[in-house]
Amino acid sequence: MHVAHSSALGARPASGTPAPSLTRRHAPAPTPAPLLRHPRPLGATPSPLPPSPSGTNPPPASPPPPAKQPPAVLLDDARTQAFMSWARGPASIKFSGVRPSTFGGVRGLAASADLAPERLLVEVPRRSALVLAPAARNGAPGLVTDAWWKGAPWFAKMGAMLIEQKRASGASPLGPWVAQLPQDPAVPALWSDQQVAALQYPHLIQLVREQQKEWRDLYDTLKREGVAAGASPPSREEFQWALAVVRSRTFSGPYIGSTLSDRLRLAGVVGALVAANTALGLADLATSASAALAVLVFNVLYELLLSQSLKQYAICPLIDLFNHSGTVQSEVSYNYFGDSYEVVAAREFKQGEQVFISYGAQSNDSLMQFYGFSEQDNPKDVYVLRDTARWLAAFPPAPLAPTRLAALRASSLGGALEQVVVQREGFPPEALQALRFLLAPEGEAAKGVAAFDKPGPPEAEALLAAALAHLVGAELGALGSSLQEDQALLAGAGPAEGKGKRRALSGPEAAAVAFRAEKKKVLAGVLSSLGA
Ligand SMILES: C[S@@+](CC[C@H](N)C(=O)[O-])C[C@H]1O[C@@H](n2cnc3c(N)ncnc32)[C@H](O)[C@@H]1O
Repeated sequence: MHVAHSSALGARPASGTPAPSLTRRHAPAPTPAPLLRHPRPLGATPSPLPPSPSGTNPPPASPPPPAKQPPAVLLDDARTQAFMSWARGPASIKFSGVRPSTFGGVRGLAASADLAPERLLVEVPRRSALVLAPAARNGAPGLVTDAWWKGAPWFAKMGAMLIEQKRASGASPLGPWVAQLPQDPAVPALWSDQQVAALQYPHLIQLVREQQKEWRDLYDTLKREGVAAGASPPSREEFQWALAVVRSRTFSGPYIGSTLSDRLRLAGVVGALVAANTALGLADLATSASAALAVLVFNVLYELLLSQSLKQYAICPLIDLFNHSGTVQSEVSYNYFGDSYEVVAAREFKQGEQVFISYGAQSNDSLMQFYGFSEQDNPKDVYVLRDTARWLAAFPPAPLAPTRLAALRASSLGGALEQVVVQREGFPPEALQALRFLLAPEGEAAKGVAAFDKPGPPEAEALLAAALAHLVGAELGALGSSLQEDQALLAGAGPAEGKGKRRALSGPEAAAVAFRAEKKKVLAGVLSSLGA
């Protein structure tokens, strides 16, 4: 994880996934600065839509109460014990108030006592984390060539570092942490075609296919030309395992080039130069001291500027056992003074309760793609409708003229209906504008797309609302099962197989069904907000 799981930054990278973001603590503060965020795709959490006067976008609903959590079962197997002794001992990880446990079969951290808000829960020295600094030299020289390293995306570099640590086993400084990592990080990129298809949702299926291809290509390039002389190439499965672990546990944030001790060292050197300068009579004390001050101030400002554009990535043992909840604020942060990553309780936790952190505001699309789970009633959830105009071809009151569609495509809103990010609160303004234009009578449409940025007369808005309900309904109808069927499957009451026997859903199947049920809830929410 990150000092907070990274959030999207800048344009979507070639890797198709945004990087997580870290923040650092400049000074002890009553509330910790968020550090690192888990990376997530851009556009996954759009800002709330403004209510539209036409009623197509109603005011946002208040968030649902948090779901009831299963009880904690203490984890005390040999691997966990070895990991915790390593954490306490050689890794110098400080932790109090949390202990590894499982919750309904999912590993996480439970409060071992009642925890007050602001309590420091875990502090991991940077040396005990797997960290990728910007422009870092080859971090896995025993496995990959420098040329491969230079061209690889951040998560592949960290994957190579992880594989190297894994191969070193007992000799790796991170060995006991690596040994207890999940064998099967069940993210969709590692699923079969059938399991991916069970997601039903065309947008995520497409993203997962692209990710699978990207990972295949990365592996092929590594095997073909990136393996260091004398090293044996990783198997495809080993490489994919490493990428999945990295993508589900890394936090990212601004990169701070120097630690406090680096700065103190620099100040010492500059101070010594001032003293030597003065002693040798090269300049008087005041001149030397002001030059020294200028150097130190420049150094600090330069790094602050750099930190805005450079990013670091970190997986922090033990912190990476916190599960995510969209309802808590705790994030991972970097403590500049301690050169460590830490998590502070953002609220009170009762003994035995699962202690969550936030991987950043994420829709179920990114939670499912990168972490393999979805949140029930996630207020950040969206439904990305692809190629929306295709549903309008069969919209009875106003079948779409191909010439109008061509005019839209040639306009400034040409792409507005290709991927429409629909929230429970409704449709984005550009999509509404594009649809108004498509549905307008000939004479009105001649004014051009720009004339449709505001709600039109009541009949036109009623037609728009009917078109929105039609295309949401058509999408829902094409998904392959109903919300009720999905809920029955999750409750174990799905269609019987053979002689009345019901097959239990596998982990990926259950995750896919839970995910698609949430997507249907988003669409159903949009329909009900449209009064349909
Ligand atoms: C950073 S790890 C957290 C620790 C992890 N559960 C473990 O056993 O190592 C992220 C992974 O934890 C799981 N996870 C995190 N939050 C979850 C949640 N709210 N519900 C279900 N699984 C979750 C997912 O498998 C995700 O890929």
